[in-house]
Amino acid sequence: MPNCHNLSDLEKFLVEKGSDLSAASVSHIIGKVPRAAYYVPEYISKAEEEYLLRQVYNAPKPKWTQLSGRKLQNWGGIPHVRGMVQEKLPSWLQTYADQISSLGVFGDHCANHVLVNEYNAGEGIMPHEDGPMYYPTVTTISLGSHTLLDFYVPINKDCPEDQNQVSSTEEQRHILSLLLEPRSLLVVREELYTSYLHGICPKTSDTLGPKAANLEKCTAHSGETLQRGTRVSLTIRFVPKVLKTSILFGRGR
Ligand SMILES: O=C(O)CCC(=O)C(=O)O
Ligand SMILES: [Fe+2]
Repeated sequence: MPNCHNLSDLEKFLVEKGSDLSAASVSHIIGKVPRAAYYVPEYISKAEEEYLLRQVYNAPKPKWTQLSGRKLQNWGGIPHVRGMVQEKLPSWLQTYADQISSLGVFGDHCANHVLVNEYNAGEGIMPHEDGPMYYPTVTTISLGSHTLLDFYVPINKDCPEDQNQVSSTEEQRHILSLLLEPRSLLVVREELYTSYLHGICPKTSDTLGPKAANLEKCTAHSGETLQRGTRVSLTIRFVPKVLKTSILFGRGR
């Protein structure tokens, strides 16, 4: 059973000030994690993790799209500015979409979209924003291996280094990282979702330094080096703009 059932439970998992984040010389956030990341370790059991991995790898081969640095499965429909033609989620994903939505992280809405990403050790995802087609909350279940999710100030935001049009390095814009251990749930919303970029460096191991902000909630310790294995992430979201055309095309029956 998950150890988190509603928004007030979730508040206990808020990532605040990493114990030594202030040492990271990130002047403009003064050692404080912007709202809001919630990190729930062991959100699912080992049996659920194995079940979900089996379902992911049982999906038909054409369901996978190979990108540079990761493979993905898209479930629920393709988000589009004019609206998503919604497709029913398979029951193994619907269960978790319902369970996470019941926390209240999408307001009264229920998640209707899941991206499954698979990263081998050494793979990653470039810093990016998830963009306006999604409700501004992303929830992520990690399976199989840990990773380190990095957050960055976008270029030309109010970062002192970017005033005077002097471009700062990625390292200077890197404000914090979150260690995502297998079976954990991460919820990112508010300013951390809307005003920062996130990405995963294409590395085979991670040394946990002062910018890792959630180590108090993890089993790994600061200074440790963790070897990456193959990680599968389920990013569970709500796409508000949905087209009703599925009825016209005879879907959803
Ligand atoms: O795998 C992850 O945890 C991050 C994936 C991601 O950023 C995305 O799918 O937009
Ligand atoms: Fe993303």
